Amino acid sequence: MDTHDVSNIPEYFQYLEIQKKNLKNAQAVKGHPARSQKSKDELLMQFMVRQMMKLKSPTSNPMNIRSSFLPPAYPPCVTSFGKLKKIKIKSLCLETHHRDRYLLLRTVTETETMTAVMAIVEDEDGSVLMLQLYNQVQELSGAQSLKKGTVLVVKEPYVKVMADGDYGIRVDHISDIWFIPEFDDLVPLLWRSRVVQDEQSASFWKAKGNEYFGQGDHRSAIQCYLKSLETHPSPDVLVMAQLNRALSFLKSYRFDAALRDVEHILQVSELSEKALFRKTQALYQLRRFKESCETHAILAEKYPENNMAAHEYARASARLAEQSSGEYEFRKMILEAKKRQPPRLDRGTYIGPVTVKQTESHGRGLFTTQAVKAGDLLFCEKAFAHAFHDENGPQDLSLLLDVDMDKITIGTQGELIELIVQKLYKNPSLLPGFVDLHHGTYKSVDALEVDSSPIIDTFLIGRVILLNSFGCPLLSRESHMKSLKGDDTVKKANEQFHSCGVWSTASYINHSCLSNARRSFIGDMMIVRASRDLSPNTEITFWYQSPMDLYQKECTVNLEHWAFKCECALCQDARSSDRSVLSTRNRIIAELRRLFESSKINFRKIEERISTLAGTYARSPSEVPRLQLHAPALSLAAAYASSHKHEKAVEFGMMSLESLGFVFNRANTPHVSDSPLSVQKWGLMTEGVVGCWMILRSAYQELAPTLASQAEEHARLSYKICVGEDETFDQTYSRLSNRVDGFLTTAK
Ligand SMILES: C[S@@+](CC[C@H](N)C(=O)[O-])C[C@H]1O[C@@H](n2cnc3c(N)ncnc32)[C@H](O)[C@@H]1O
Repeated sequence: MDTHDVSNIPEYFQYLEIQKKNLKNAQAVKGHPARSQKSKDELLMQFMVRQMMKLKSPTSNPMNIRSSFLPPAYPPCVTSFGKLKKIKIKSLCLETHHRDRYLLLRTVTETETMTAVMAIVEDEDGSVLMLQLYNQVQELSGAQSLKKGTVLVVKEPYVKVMADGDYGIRVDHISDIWFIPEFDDLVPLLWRSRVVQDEQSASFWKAKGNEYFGQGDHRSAIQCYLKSLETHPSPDVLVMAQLNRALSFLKSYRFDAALRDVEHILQVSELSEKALFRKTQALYQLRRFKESCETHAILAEKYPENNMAAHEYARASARLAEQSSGEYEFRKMILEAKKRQPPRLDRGTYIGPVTVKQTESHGRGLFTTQAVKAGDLLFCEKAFAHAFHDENGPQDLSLLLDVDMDKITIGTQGELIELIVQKLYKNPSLLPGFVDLHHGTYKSVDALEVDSSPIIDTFLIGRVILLNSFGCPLLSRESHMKSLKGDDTVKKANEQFHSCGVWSTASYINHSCLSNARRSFIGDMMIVRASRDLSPNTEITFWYQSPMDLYQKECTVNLEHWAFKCECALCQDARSSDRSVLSTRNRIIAELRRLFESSKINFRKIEERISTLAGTYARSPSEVPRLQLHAPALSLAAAYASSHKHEKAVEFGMMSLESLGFVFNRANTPHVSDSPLSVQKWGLMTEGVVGCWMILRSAYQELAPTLASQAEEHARLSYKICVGEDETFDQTYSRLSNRVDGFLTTAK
């Protein structure tokens, strides 16, 4: 939703065609031996030359577009390691998944990172091949990058013909790879360095773990602490090794494992200060704020002098308060989102009066549990994962090519896959909730775990992202302000964001062009508010794709990507309308555009054309909104307001809102001051609605002043629905603005 999809643009489509052709050509050599035509020395030399070239000319082009490619899906290994048989490089075949086999390898070069982490590896025979590890770029960087001589196991290896014609082992599923410490029994003697002795004590391994920890190499530290725990440690060493391992787990975002370690310690030493503190941290990171606070309470009682814990207790309590009250300091969040890169906000998720239920015809959906008013907060959700692209920064953009789905997106989708793959692998407690999200017809493996480790199907995650991710701006308020500046390219950019994320609760919301809710963003928080009054048990819907612009092109929204057709009244009406009616409307719209652009506005003619346009609609706008009428009526209201023709401004302002489906208490229109300006039914919420209410406000100021403040309240409410909050309304709109719609062009 709102991602930058370029699947139908020939310039990009050709990349997908090339990939498909390469895949087809590769099938011709399927089953052939995967022996490289190059000697070991040649492969090593070629790898080193490439690394040197990269060092010399790092990519500095600010608009450089890198491409990554999601190959045809294949399942991850679900077989227990004990049942896999070792295979050597010489027996590998091209374009083949070697099921029930594993490779034992060692890196013979440092790594090179492009869209994958790459290194030349050898097996025990000394045969070599290129290894490409996908979804590990961040993980295998810095202190954790793979050193030359790292031993690893690749389960059910897949050998492919790479873009340059060479052969390589491609690992897409991170659960198919194990990094083996050099002291592990699997490592052949030949590959062990002399300094490593198997006979060392638990204290030795604990100290070694501490050494790695100090270097920031948490993976190696964890391996050493495990070895310490397996080497009959004394009770003291056991507790220390486990506490230290818990800290290493925390540092490497493995919160499930950290929690397991500290729980173990707390079983024997119920009030261990460090164990309690680390437990609060693991629970916090797993967003289990209530349990984190409960543990903090024990810690605070026993160790009141622990200032750091007291500070963290306050933080966890703040999250818990947000989670239960839905009260947020939105202005502060906006400032934080602008300052942080990436804009990940430390806030709790509030799930308001909504619940997931089965719908009659379109899977699960999100429903209200009680009556809500337009503008009410339905939920405010922290992203499960969020990949950020700074639209003003030099960061490269990525093209993600998905051959199974014929999809090409520009943005951060590839990065989002990696983030989620890593998050789930490290925290398998989150796996069931994530894989429950809609994934269309994709069939994954049944198992979630093998050998006590999670199984992560990268392609399942890719599909969930394809069907559930949202493109998002840094701030919806900024998008709103840009759209008011009226530039068409900005408008387009507003619907195609390069940052994206997954928000689990929002993923259960189905599409309707006649949406009754709107989403907005502050950094990685999504805010969803009702855009009209809703009775209990109403299905909440929002736009996957906005129908506003599409109707000008005479077509219904394109939801092919999600494999359904919208059956809302708008789409049904568009499908059943005579094409001649649609082209008449387009002709009138073009005429109106010309009339508005002329140096002297011909009000009479514009009114006449608007009336003809209104006459092309058969059904009432409350049943089928008249999307094409909204903009011209609003422009005319603005023009009348500029000419101080207040009654006319009210008439056409009202028409503009009514064309979106708003229903008013007609008794008080255009301007009876002593009855309230009541909205009987809210219509579709577009950015222009805020300004329309402000035009009405200024006209009523002259005609019926008591209605002016009511119109302004409606403007404020509409703004809140569009951008998520109204704390910034007064710095964005003002009755003192020099624009009739009240928008402050200088707003920051
Ligand atoms: C993000 S999911 C929404 C939740 C989904 N219904 C579920 O059961 O998890 C998107 C999928 O929901 C279904 N869907 C959403 N809106 C729909 C609509 N208006 N009509 C039919 N199916 C719809 C489609 O299958 C679509 O691919």
